[in-house]
Amino acid sequence: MDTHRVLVTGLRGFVGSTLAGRARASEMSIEVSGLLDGDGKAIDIRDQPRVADAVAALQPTAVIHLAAIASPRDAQAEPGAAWAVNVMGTFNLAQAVLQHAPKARFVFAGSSEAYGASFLHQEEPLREDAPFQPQSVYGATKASADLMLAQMVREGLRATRFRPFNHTGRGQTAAYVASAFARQIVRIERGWQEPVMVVGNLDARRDFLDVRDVADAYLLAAMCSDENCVGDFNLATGAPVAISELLDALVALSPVSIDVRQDPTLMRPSEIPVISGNPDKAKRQLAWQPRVSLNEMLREVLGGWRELADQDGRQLKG
Ligand SMILES: Nc1nc2c(ncn2[C@@H]2O[C@H](COP(=O)(O)OP(=O)(O)O[C@H]3O[C@H](CO)[C@@H](O)[C@H](O)[C@@H]3O)[C@@H](O)[C@H]2O)c(=O)[nH]1
Repeated sequence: MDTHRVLVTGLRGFVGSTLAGRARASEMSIEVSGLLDGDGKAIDIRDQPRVADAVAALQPTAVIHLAAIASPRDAQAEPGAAWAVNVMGTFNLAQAVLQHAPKARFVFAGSSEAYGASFLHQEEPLREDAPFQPQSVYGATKASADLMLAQMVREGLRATRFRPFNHTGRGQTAAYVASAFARQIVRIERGWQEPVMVVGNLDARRDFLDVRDVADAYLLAAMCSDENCVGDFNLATGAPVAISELLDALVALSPVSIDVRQDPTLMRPSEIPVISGNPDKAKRQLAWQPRVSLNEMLREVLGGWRELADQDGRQLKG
């Protein structure tokens, strides 16, 4: 069996660590490595010569590019770093692949946030041909990197540009809604918080995926041997869920009784009401589909926080 040598940037992050686990469990022979120098030290994606050396030395069969300033809030706070990492970092890596491993697949984790204002006044889940109208620094960097890679395909880069929608799972930080809610539920279960959950906007609707389904899409594209995998693909369910439904489903998974209080400071000004993507292209061309149900996904998020609480409550008690 051929071994796939897959270089993964951002390997230690939330999606990267899930992906590494999925690769280990796979029946295929997949060797995953991070972006490291000869001494095993992490390489900064902005350091073009060292990125090129690492790609030349490893000769990967595929590159999965996850490393980024991945939090929209961080990107807003440090736009210079966000442009340097998310756009020029992506360029350094893609250029290194073109020069030193031109046959390798290049899998890019973009974002639904690239579509931005295209979600406004839109009844149907968006398709890939919807215009990029990013509204945030983060969305603009992801849209730009996506366009840049589309151009590099003309130079020979075998790039799959994914646009994942909201995803969650075990190990996600409490910056994101499902994980924030689950953390509070576990705190309440342990008696570390009064039985009142503090929440923001419950009316927004979002398109939620389990991180394992997202990681599997990246691996599938990395292993793909035909040209159907070159292009842009939404990773979404097409079935948006109200944050209130997500909250109810999570609370129903806990034996404790919980009240809910809306905190005005958690409400975001001018928030997009519905964000949803049409996944038909990925289903048709990549034979990908989301497999994990909403309930299974939420069970996993809760399970992750309960495990942390058992091991070491510090992350939950504060
Ligand atoms: N974080 C958070 N969100 C809350 C809360 N209460 C309600 N919400 C609402 O829950 C929704 C989802 O919020 P997030 O999980 O923070 O995700 P996001 O703003 O949609 O952004 C994420 O998804 C994008 C894809 O649509 C990604 O592009 C982006 O990077 C990020 O992962 C938003 O409408 C937010 O207002 C809360 O306590 N915490």
